[in-house]
Parts: sequence; C-alpha cells; structure tokens
Amino acid sequence: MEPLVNGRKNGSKEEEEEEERGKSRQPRVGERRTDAPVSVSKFPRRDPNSPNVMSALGKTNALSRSLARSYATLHNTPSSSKSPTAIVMLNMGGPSTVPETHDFLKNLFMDSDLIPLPFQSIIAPFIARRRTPQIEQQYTAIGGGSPILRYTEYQGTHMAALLDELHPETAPHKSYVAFRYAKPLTDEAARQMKADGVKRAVAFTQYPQYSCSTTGSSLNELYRQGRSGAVGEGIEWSVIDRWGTHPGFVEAVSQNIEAALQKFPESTRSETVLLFSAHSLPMSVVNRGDPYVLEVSSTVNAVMNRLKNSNPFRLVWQSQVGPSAWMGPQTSDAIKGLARLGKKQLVLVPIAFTSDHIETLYELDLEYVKEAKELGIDVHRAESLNESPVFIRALADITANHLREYSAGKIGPTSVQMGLRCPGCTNAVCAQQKSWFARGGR
Ligand SMILES: C=CC1=C(C)c2cc3[nH]c(cc4nc(cc5[nH]c(cc1n2)c(C)c5CCC(=O)O)C(CCC(=O)O)=C4C)c(C)c3C=C
Ligand code: FES
Ligand SMILES: [Fe+2]
Repeated sequence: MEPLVNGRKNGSKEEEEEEERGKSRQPRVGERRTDAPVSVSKFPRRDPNSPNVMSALGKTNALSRSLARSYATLHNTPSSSKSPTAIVMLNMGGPSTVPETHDFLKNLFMDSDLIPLPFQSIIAPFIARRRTPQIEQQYTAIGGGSPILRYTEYQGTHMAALLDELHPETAPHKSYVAFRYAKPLTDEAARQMKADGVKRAVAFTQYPQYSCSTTGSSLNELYRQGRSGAVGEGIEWSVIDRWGTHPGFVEAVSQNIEAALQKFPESTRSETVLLFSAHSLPMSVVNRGDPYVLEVSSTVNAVMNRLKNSNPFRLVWQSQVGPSAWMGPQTSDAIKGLARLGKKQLVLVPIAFTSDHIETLYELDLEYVKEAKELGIDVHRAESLNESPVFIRALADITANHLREYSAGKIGPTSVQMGLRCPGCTNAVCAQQKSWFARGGR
C-alpha cells in the first residue's frame, strides 16, 4: 500500500478529478455507498489485458484514499463509545515465525475434531515433536513463517471498514482473529472481546466450504469459550458458516484464474487445463457425511460457469497426511497423469483457502510447479486471494447481508444446513455447539 499521511494522502488535482469521475461509478473497497444494496455488479470484471487484478480494479489514488479514510478502523479502534459488533474471523492459522511451528503442530494434533487419536494427550505431542523439523524447514523455505495472520488481519480490518458503511445500523464493526492452532488462539480473541464489552458477535468462518474438521472444529472451540463466559456474558451470537458459491468470492477467484491464463500464448490458451486443488480429507471423514467435498465441487462449478467453461478442468486434492485413505486424485498424481496424456499447459488453482500458506507457497509453488516443469508442462499458479479488493468486498457483502437479514428476522442465528449433523457423527460436542449457536449463544 502507498504511504498515508494522517490517514489520508495529500490530494492532487488528478486525484480530485478521479474523485469527481468516481461519483458515477461503482464504489471500490472502503468507499461509501448509501444509495443501493450491495449487488453482484459491484464485483467488477477485470480488464483481460491488464497485468493484475489490482490494476484492473483501478488500484488508484482513489482506492488508496478510500482505504485511508478507514484508517481508524484499520487499527480496529472503534471511534464511538458504543461497543462494537464483533466479526470473529475463524481459521486454522499458521506459525507466523519458524520457532512457533512446534506449538502449532502440537495444537493441531491435539484437536480430536480434526485428528481423533487413541490416548491423544500422550500421542499428539510425540507426533508433533517428530514432525516439527520437516515442517520448520518448509516454513523456512517460504520466507520464515505462515502469512495467514497478516492476510487475515488485512482482510478483517478492511472488511470491517466497509461494513461500517454498508450496514451502519450495527456499526462500529470490529474484526477479531480467532485461530484454532496458532496465535491469536480463540481464547485470546475471547479476552479482547470481553475487554471491549462486546454484546453482538458474528462467527465468520474464513473457510469458504464447510468441513466439520475445519469450520466445525473452530465452532466447537468457540462454543467452549462462549459457554464458559470467557467472551463475556449475554452476547448475542450468529454464524456465517459457509459461502463457497458467493458471487463475489467466485468473481475474485475467476479474475485470478484469468490473470494466470493471460500468461499463455493466445493461440493455445484455451487448451490450458485448470487444475483446481483443495486440501484433501480422510475418506473416514468423507464417508461420515462431511459436506466439504460437495461444497468445494460447487465452488468449482460456479467458477467454471463464471468463466463460461472456457477451459477443460479437474478438481484434485492435496496435502494428505499419514497412511490412511484420503480423497483423491492427489494433485501430484494428476499432474503426472496429465503429462502422460500429452497436456502441455496448466494453471494450478488453490480453491479451498483464501490466503497464501504452506500449501500454496511450498507444496504448489516449490514442489508441484517444479515437478510439472520437469515433465515438460508450462505451468502457472493462480494467485491466492490475499489482498484482493474484490474478495474483501465479497467478505463485507456476505457479512452485511447476514446482519441485514438477521436484523429483519429473515434468517436465524445459524443456517439451515448448519443444523444438520453428519449422518455418521458421534461427537457430542457437535450437537451441543449447534444447539447453542442456534439459540444465539444462550
Ligand atoms: C480447507 C482446508 C483444510 C482442510 C479441509 C484440512 C483438513 C485436514 N488437515 C489435516 C492435517 C494437517 N493440516 C495441516 C496444515 C494445514 N491444513 C490446512 C487446511 C486444511 N486442512 C492448511 C491451510 C494448513 C497449513 C497452514 C499454514 O500455515 O500454512 C497440517 C500441518 C502441516 C503438516 O504437518 O503437514 C496437518 C498435520 C487433517 C488430518 C485434515 C482433515 C481431517
Ligand atoms: S462430525 Fe459432522 S456434525 Fe459432527
Ligand atoms: Fe490440513
């Protein structure tokens, strides 16, 4: 981002003209819009000739100014004395620095919602210790840690700034990061919310597609914290539990795919295979009735519709851990298979995670891209959503719609789909969590 002066850039004539022109166009991230409800058309299509999404959207002085206008909110300091509406960004997190890797892995292997192990409290620390050197080496290779916290904070603060304008009735809004395995953990977010005197909170999963091993685990933890009073008393909770086919999210992903496709010669571009890659799930979880595989497939379908099926595609699965059976085909095997079938051009598309992390920066960029190149394939990866203004606008749109419909009594605290447990679920906490949130956290 460009440097800001007192939260606002020095105004130039060019900027003023841009502002004047802007009165007749769609608002950009952080810009005020009071005349109409948020709609799909506000997720602008990118210019296929421009090099990246930011410039296509006009990463202009006006955008910098509009972001600057929200500077106080960026630092998450609600300006009024009214307690903020909390938007709790749920995600797994990652070690921000290499030495945090062990604690991250220990928390991860201790989570029986993710990996149920016999004698978990004894075996989990042992596995975490054994796995730490290899994973530390991967975080070192991607620059010394996971960027998930940096991106989640960026996305959350910018989303909250937009929300103040899109839904002033519940302003001020403040985003809180609640990671499941890395700092800031859910209890840290709870402490901050309690200190801020929060009375209304939205649990907003940052996994677009629902899995009981990801969003479900985060909600179980939030339920434990909420029930214990750690977040404060008398909070009214609601949940945004999935949004894998939201038009703004689909648009943001599609724009990044289009940008990657531009890197291929026009004459052969349409032959490029789009390989959507999502974190795999153990077959035991799939067969329990977990909705993730179906929901990731729905995202892919929506993206391909938005791209007017311009290219052949497959959905493949990466990052399986351990010896048990996982959802396939594995990304690595799919690349080898496509090479064998004579495919020469490939775009790898991360589809189940919204910011860069070890799977994109290490597994896709360092392992699979290298592997594909060695097999004679020209390969590019679609960028992760990271700081995409189209994506941040989508986050704000999802939340504003949720708050609006909830206030109007059109929806309850949880989605209809969230009420249904997996047919094979034997986890009592899932039942307690779902009914606690369905009562608005009471
Ligand atoms: C949608 C995303 C993810 C699903 C679904 C998911 C399921 C899942 N994961 C494991 C085990 C591990 N995952 C690990 C890292 C990791 N997982 C995801 C996302 C999903 N996991 C991400 C984004 C990351 C990396 C975080 C980062 O900062 O980069 C790890 C640790 C790394 C390693 O040891 O390989 C494990 C272990 C299971 C068992 C599972 C489904 C049950
Ligand atoms: S495992 Fe899916 S609801 Fe419990
Ligand atoms: Fe994982």
